[in-house]
Amino acid sequence: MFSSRMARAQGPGMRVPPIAASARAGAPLTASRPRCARVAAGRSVARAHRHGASTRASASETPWVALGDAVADKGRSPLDALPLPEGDCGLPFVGNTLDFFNGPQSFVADRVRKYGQVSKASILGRDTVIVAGKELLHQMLVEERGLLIQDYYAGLKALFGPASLGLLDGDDHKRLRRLLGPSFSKAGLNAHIPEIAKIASDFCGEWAEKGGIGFAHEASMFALSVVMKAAIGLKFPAAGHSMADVIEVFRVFARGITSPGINLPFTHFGKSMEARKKLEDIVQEAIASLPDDPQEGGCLGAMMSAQDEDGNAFSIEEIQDNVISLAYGGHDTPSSVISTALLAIGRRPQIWKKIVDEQAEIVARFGPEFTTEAVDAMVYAEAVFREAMRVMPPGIATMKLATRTFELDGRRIPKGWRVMGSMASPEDFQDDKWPMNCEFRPERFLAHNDPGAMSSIIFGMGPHTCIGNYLALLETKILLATLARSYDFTVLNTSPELSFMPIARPKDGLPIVVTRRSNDC
Ligand code: HEM
Repeated sequence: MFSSRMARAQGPGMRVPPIAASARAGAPLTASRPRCARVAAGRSVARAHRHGASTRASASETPWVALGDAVADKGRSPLDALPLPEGDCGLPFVGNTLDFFNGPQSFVADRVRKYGQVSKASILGRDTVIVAGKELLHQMLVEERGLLIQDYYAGLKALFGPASLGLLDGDDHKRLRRLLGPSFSKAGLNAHIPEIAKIASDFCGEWAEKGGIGFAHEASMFALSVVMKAAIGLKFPAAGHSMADVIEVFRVFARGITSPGINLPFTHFGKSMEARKKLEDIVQEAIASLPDDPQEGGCLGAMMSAQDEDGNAFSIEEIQDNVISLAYGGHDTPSSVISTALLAIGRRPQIWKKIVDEQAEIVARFGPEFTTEAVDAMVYAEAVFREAMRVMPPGIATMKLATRTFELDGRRIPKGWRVMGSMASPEDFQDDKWPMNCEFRPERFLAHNDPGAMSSIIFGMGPHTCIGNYLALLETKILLATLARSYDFTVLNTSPELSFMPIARPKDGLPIVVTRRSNDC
């Protein structure tokens, strides 16, 4: 069955798919007046279940949700007796919106310190519950399927496109995820190790030639090259566009992500929508210049050759939505983490020495080629990457929508509330030096029982867990290893101001100087 959007679409040799026919999930609810919950003693989920005795709970339902369903049709639900989460809702009309956008990391951290793991705020005119902590997120995102759905505001939907993976829910999401999965699996990506190593080697060589570079920008170029070429399967330069052109277009595109979504030619959002059109053209032209058999070409090949049982294929719009969102997600977050890692290493030479020593051992054991075994052996480099994400998550939270009223940690979370799941753990927020000056200790990820490592939830949870997590890990390890084997670097400003919107990064772009060592390890 073709949707009207699909029927319009005619890409080069492409037919049209049903995948995103119902991609409108998570539409914003009407704005509601900020209300404030009063403090009340909470009950644990388990206690509420024992006392609330649900008889209708099926095997697949968790008790804390079934409790509400069981009595809903008898009038008042026992959930009604539970208190709402604590939290102040800021100013009339604007609520806590300005505070949140001024500093999302510190906003969420302050809330958790003040009100605990479940608190209430009013953001963009919506009642929002902020939830921090692995167990609570697990309850909502993993144990109860369908309890939360994606909740992107209309502007983000327009920017990323309604068919993009992160915006879908239910069967549409599952189908697309199954299709894209192999290209982002460990086996699928390990096949691209030589290509990623070549990209890393070319970038490091250029950086050393240039001397001084703005690393945050260069890391974006590196990560975009990797995701575009190795994972998506687009070749650059393509159709007259260099990687630098594409990065520039993405820079304008990204500004709209945190803007109010007013689509006029002079607003950030309007410019971002223009940038989106350019990206659509670039993707379409790059696809047109692919060889006849795109099967070899990463997830793009998979999308181009996929058909459903009725023989329908993806539309060009659906492919554009997904290439744009994968390329955006695939360069922005990894470049943030790689920059954090370099900043942290630049402040702590002993960490750099350990990375260099590890590479010397790996080269002695496996030779200079980057192989799967060599990459798997980079355990310290991996720990540095994970610690960089722990101390400074690229994005602070994921946004979801509650599809029904439920209990969480003794609090009532009403249907229709926005649920903001914090990617940083509550333990990290207790460190008053967080994020910039807190302890940076990669060894915690080698210990297997360190609470800081175990509470890490940086790639999300449940059906929307990051599809690019292995890619991010792989490319960061290969880049760090390439640098450590042949280069040194100096971070020129080790205490930069940080910016967190739309992604965490040093405001000064992280100027560094890269030098080639006389002896490779
Ligand atoms: C260090 C790097 C990264 C971090 C910290 C990160 C973090 C996350 C998180 C927390 C989510 C879950 C969002 C939610 O629950 O709605 C997510 C989803 C996603 N990420 Fe990443 N990500 C990273 C790298 C990448 C890369 C390299 C790609 C490239 C392919 C990517 C593509 C995506 C996509 C497409 C989704 C949506 C998945 C879905 O809805 O099924 N990410 N990411």
